[in-house]
Amino acid sequence: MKTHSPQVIGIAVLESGGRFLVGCRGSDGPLAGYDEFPGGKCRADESPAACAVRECGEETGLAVEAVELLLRREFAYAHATVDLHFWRCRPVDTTGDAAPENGFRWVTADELATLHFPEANAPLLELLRSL
Ligand SMILES: Nc1nc2c([nH]c(=O)n2[C@H]2C[C@H](O)[C@@H](COP(=O)(O)OP(=O)(O)OP(=O)(O)O)O2)c(=O)[nH]1
Repeated sequence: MKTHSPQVIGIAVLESGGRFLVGCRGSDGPLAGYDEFPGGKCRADESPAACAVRECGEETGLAVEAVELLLRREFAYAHATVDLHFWRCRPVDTTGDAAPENGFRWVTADELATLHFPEANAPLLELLRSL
């Protein structure tokens, strides 16, 4: 039987002034309509931290730097098995002037708990609640 390696995913958990950057997945593709942190598939020879930084820039227009790995989790969805690397990131621009693009928005920790994230995010959300 042919086995597939999990897709390695870099995700940016961007916190600034007690708020987190969140978007909504498009209406086509896997997990359509779910809330999400910016992120995506790692390119060949790209570290998950570098991927999180790149995807955040591409998706939201915000330049960030990776600070620490909050959580790594492998999870089997129907569409793919993913090896998720959730990286805590911070904005490079600390003036707070940069506005996110593509529908990404800043939400409070309380609002975060009410959103509809992919199932694999549950332990990450638990962790963020305890910080
Ligand atoms: N971006 C993101 N993806 C997540 C989160 N939680 C979670 O399980 N995922 C999963 C959904 C997908 O299976 C995978 C991300 O892959 P993707 O297909 O969105 O990545 P991509 O942007 O590189 O995709 P594409 O260019 O090929 O469309 O990780 C999350 O909080 N943010």
